[in-house]
Amino acid sequence: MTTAQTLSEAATSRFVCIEEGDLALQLHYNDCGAGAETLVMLHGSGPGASGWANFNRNVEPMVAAGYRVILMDCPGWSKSDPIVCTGSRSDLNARALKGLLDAIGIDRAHLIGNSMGGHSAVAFALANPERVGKLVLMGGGTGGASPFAPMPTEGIKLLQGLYREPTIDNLKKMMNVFVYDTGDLTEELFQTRLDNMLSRRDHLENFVESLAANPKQFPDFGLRLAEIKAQTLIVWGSNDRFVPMDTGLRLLAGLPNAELHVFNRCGHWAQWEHADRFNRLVLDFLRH
Ligand SMILES: O=C(O)CCC(=O)/C=C/C=C(\O)C(=O)O
Repeated sequence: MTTAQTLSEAATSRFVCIEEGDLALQLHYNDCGAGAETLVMLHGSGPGASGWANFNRNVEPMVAAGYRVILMDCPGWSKSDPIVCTGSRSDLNARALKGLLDAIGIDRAHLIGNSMGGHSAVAFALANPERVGKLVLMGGGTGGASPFAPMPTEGIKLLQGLYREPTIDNLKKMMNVFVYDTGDLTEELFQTRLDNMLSRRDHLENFVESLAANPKQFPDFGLRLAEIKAQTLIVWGSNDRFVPMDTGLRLLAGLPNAELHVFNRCGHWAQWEHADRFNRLVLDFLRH
């Protein structure tokens, strides 16, 4: 068992083979802490992303508060198996999550999703409503066009460019649009992210192939949002240049039991840019 004192990526790293219908693959995840309630964190779709890379500022406070925290690396990211996705990636990730929860014996969990992770959490909640406690959707929750921002957004264009040409220059261009305050981006962070990306060129190539086969990897769940009864906290950065804030407003309009928190001076990574406030906000939401 890992406690808040012994948390590290290496100490919490686990692998599991899942079979979910015709989906059979090995997934990597981090299993942190112990507690009666489980919190699953789902990462975004950037090159080199992983559960640990996205949520390293959030795991420890949640574990310290008594939650078991599972970070799932989606198929096609980090140490999980490679995959080409020609359909809905949100639904693919949701199926992978169901396989993971079945394999490790978790009936019900709260879900925190970042960007693609938010889209995937909504797909999971639609398919498995009885297995969801509360939802936290951050910079994501549904695909679909923005009525206000030019699509694809500048952030998504840079993300796709980075997949096609994974260089340090392109990584810096993307990360500089990713966050509001670029002063927080260190050379160490860039290098770690570059190493993650380049260690799995198969993932990068598969993402490009997936996009060519199906440019709309994240479907619009707008018409089905009312089916989700779970209490939902939507979190957005007002300076998000990847998934614009009006997506958060669409989620608020569609999800009957939702509330929205907007951080000013915040880009696409609220859980990292405003980690302390974000952690307190989420813990308060989960407890009440
Ligand atoms: O295209 C979308 O709607 C989702 C984009 C997305 O998931 C981007 C996420 C990026 C990260 O969180 C990351 O690279 O860490």
